[in-house]
Amino acid sequence: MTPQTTDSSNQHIAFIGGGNMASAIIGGLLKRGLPASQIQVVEPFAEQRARLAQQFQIEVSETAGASLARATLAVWAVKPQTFRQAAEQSRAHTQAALHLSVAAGIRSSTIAGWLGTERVVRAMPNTPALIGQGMTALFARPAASAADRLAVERVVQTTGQYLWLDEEAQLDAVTALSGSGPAYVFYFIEAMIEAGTDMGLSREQAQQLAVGTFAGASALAHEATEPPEVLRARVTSKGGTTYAALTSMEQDGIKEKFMQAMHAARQRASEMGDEFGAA
Ligand SMILES: NC(=O)c1ccc[n+]([C@@H]2O[C@H](COP(=O)([O-])OP(=O)(O)OC[C@H]3O[C@@H](n4cnc5c(N)ncnc54)[C@H](O)[C@@H]3O)[C@@H](O)[C@H]2O)c1
Ligand code: PRO
Repeated sequence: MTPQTTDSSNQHIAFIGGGNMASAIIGGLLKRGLPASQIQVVEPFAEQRARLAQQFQIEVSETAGASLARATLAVWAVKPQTFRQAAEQSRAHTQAALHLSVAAGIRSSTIAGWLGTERVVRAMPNTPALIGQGMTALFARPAASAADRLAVERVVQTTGQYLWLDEEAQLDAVTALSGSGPAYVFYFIEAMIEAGTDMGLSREQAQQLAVGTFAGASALAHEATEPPEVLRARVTSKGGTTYAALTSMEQDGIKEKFMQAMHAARQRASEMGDEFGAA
């Protein structure tokens, strides 16, 4: 989607939870030029508070308080298992805000119930957001207005690309695909490095080759008009090395196993909605 540029001078953003995801988004917002004075964070852990204050020069508090009432947007960046408790601590102060949750699994109806407002949008980002190359999927409850959606877009576009979903259940699939996806990529990179060193390359050489191959192949898949299976066929000479590797993977059912793993991730997202979102 094309980034929108609209006025953000009245925007005040409160982050509830100041860990990995909040830091990625805050970094993007500051880079885009949002003044640090328009951002505040509630973060109970002293070490993390010190890190945030030092890195971003933003206001960080240990507990939720009346200063949260300034927030036009509250970004919920706590773990699914602590969301409910955090909501209880903050809800009295954030009634006027639009709410954006990045928590996996916790459904928007649950969030609306905990926060006492229907103006809720859910997002599923991923960690490449840290370098402005994130992928985020968004779902808005019907009560979120067009202006609310735009306010959310202004925030997530600073971390990379985004798309809107029509059905909330699709967020669990997104969590399994792009939310958890960076971990799958790192896992394959790890395997390629290990195999490369087994075969006599240095770790540095194997890492450079593996990471460069992922980056190059991803860029090619992005730019090419052909689908990935055509690009794969172009690498696979008949009776050659790639054919040997792919045949070995097919025989071991790697693709099916990998797809099964993604289904497990989606299932877990749904279970977390039940487990941590129970009334
Ligand atoms: N890390 C990822 O790859 C990723 C991707 C997509 C979505 N998410 C979602 O983002 C959310 C945050 O994940 P993260 O990786 O940033 O976790 P994190 O542990 O780095 O950050 C969570 C922060 O919340 C703080 N916290 C705990 N209790 C709190 C409370 N009561 N009030 C305010 N803050 C509190 C913690 O101290 C911690 O710093 C999760 O719900 C996760 O599902 C994470
Ligand atoms: N990290 C979170 C988890 O593993 C959600 C997607 C990526 O649950």
